[in-house]
Amino acid sequence: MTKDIKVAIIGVGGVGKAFISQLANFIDRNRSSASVSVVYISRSSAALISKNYQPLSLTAFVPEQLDAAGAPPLSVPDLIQFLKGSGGEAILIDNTSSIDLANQYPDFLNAGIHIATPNKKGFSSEKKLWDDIFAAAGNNGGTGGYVFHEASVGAGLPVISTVKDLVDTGDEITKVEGVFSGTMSFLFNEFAPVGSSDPPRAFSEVVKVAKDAGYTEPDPRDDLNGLDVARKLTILARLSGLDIASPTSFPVQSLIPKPLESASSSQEFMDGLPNFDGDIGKLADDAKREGKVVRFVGSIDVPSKAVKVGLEKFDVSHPIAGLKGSDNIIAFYTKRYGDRALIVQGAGAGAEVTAMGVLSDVIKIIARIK
Ligand SMILES: NC(=O)C1=CN([C@@H]2O[C@H](COP(=O)(O)OP(=O)(O)OC[C@H]3O[C@@H](n4cnc5c(N)ncnc54)[C@H](OP(=O)(O)O)[C@@H]3O)[C@@H](O)[C@H]2O)C=CC1
Ligand SMILES: N[C@@H](CC=O)C(=O)O
Ligand code: NA
Repeated sequence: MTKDIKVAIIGVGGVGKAFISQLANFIDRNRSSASVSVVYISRSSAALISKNYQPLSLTAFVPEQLDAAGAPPLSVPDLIQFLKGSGGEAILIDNTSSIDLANQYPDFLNAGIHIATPNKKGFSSEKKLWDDIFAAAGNNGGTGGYVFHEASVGAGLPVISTVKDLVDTGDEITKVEGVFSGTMSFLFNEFAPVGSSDPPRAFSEVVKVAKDAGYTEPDPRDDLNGLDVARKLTILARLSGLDIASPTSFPVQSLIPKPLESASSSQEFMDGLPNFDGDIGKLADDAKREGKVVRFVGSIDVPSKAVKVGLEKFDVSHPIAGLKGSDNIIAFYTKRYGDRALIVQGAGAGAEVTAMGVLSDVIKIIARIK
């Protein structure tokens, strides 16, 4: 029998738009045994709702369609009721970075609604939320909906699935280290490239390029303050067996200049950043004098429970120094793999590669639905 699955999508920014286009293509190619229909799409101020559960058209979707439809977004209880009202299975796609929505994942899961999301907040905030999500979820044999969040670390790269496979098959992760931010990777690869004799570009200029390319968080301060990397390490450390209280419970180096910490908006911060190009330029110059480059990295040492995030210097021959574009490199040291790490590398930010991670989660959910 064909499985009938309704999909609700919240968030139509860079990732949301790319996801809708990839999902439309997936449905057109009829790549599953399920009949998948999108019945709800919303952004912060407006929504498109198919009250009779007929599929919304995804052809040439643009976010402005939501505003033109003129409907306000449903509250979470109303959205849960609407999705349950279809009588079949339902998947919520959270393509926002909202903590308010993430706080309500347990309600969706307890109602039997599955979740696929690139939003890190649900899995990297206070430990209680993590516990509540996985207590409600059906992933470990419970009765709730399934929850998958591959794109919350390394965008579409197989990072979460790799950790789960290692742990589920009985391996022991001892250390995880590398470059976990597409934005930070891009900034330092562009601003302090290995072996370039060109004069370096201004740091603030490269931040703007990263923002325009869709690599940064909605507010780039969330990347530059190290919190985005801290969130990713919190997720990986928890999956590796550590009881991390929150992403601010271990040392995290911020690159936000002190005087800009009080900037009242993202725009005010971006406008003020060029005044501090010299400070970060000096860090790169100092490293260059030692024949090294500076890169923003993170590590988890499982036996000592030590997690840290910040700048480090690397020899120009080190694999981390040689990264290009928005590439992440994540090395897993485990009992089975010994001294030679299992390494995952590739683009770690960008709308298309992130949307691919979310769609791959949707496909996993469809496969699990009976
Ligand atoms: N960009 C990337 O490379 C990667 C992103 N991610 C994650 O993907 C998510 C989306 O990122 P991205 O697309 O770049 O972000 P954008 O800022 O481009 O888009 C965010 C979307 O979410 C909507 N939104 C925000 N809050 C709410 C809310 N409370 N209710 C309804 N809608 C809301 C916004 O609405 P509106 O349109 O009205 O503003 C917007 O449509 C984030 O969690 C990010 O961390 C993960 C890996 C990589
Ligand atoms: N802002 C993040 C997006 C992916 O998680 C990054 O730059 O890595
Ligand atoms: Na990933």
